[in-house]
Amino acid sequence: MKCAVLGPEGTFSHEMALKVCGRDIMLCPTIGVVFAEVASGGCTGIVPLENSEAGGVGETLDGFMKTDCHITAEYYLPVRHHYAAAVPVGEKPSCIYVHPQSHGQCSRFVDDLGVPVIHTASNAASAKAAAEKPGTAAITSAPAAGIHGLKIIRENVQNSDNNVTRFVRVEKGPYPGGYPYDSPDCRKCSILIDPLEDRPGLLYEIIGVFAAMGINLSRIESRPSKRGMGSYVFFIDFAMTSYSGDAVRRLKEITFVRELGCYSGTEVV
Ligand SMILES: O=C(O)C(=O)C[C@]1(C(=O)O)C=C[C@@H](O)C=C1
Repeated sequence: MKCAVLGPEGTFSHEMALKVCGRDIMLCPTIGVVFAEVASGGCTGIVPLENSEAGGVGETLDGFMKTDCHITAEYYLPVRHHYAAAVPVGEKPSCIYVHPQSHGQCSRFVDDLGVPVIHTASNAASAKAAAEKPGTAAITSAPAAGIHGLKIIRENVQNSDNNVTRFVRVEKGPYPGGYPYDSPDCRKCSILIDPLEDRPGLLYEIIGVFAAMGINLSRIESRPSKRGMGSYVFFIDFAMTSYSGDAVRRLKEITFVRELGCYSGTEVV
């Protein structure tokens, strides 16, 4: 089955897909288009969900809110960014092209450079833009620099040597449910909570369910519900234990819960 990812060639998403999907890859212009392709059927998708430095990937979180796609696997990719240009740019290029997520991951280098920043749709788009405009530079991946004939001026300009992006595989339709509690393949679960109403102590009650059942949360992230200021949904990841099914059932008595999926533990690729 085809695998949809953010393109063009040379993005980190493309690198991830080459490792886990083989060659049958559909390169999409945005992460929103990846979700639309998966939701319309006929392909799976690989999308970046969060980064160890820059946090959640908004477009991916929105993709889960706009479609009913679910998660079937997760993968971690060490991400290394490079400062590159097509022609010598001296001390300072006239501007630097950088993807917003990558900007967050390389903020120290970008700030120190102190030149105008132009945000792009992907790391590959950054390389392409710098190749087309002499005197400019890009923050990009090694494959994208190679594809567009850029020379790497400085390697590893990310803030942290431990920079890692967590990708998930998404599939069409709602999670079929019924966590396979007895399956050794199922180690981690993701849910999306939409409280719909705001009342004192609601988040405390939600977290309390996990605390009472001794279930470890590995991530909780709030995202605007888009219904207006001060209204949020919560993305929660938690460990699979023999109580995790009970926890989800209890949460559904308290608030609105959408099960996003249950999958094997982290694979580092
Ligand atoms: O632009 C790319 O290369 C992407 O694949 C996107 C993306 C992201 O949005 O998180 C993927 C991995 C890195 O964290 C930086 C950018």
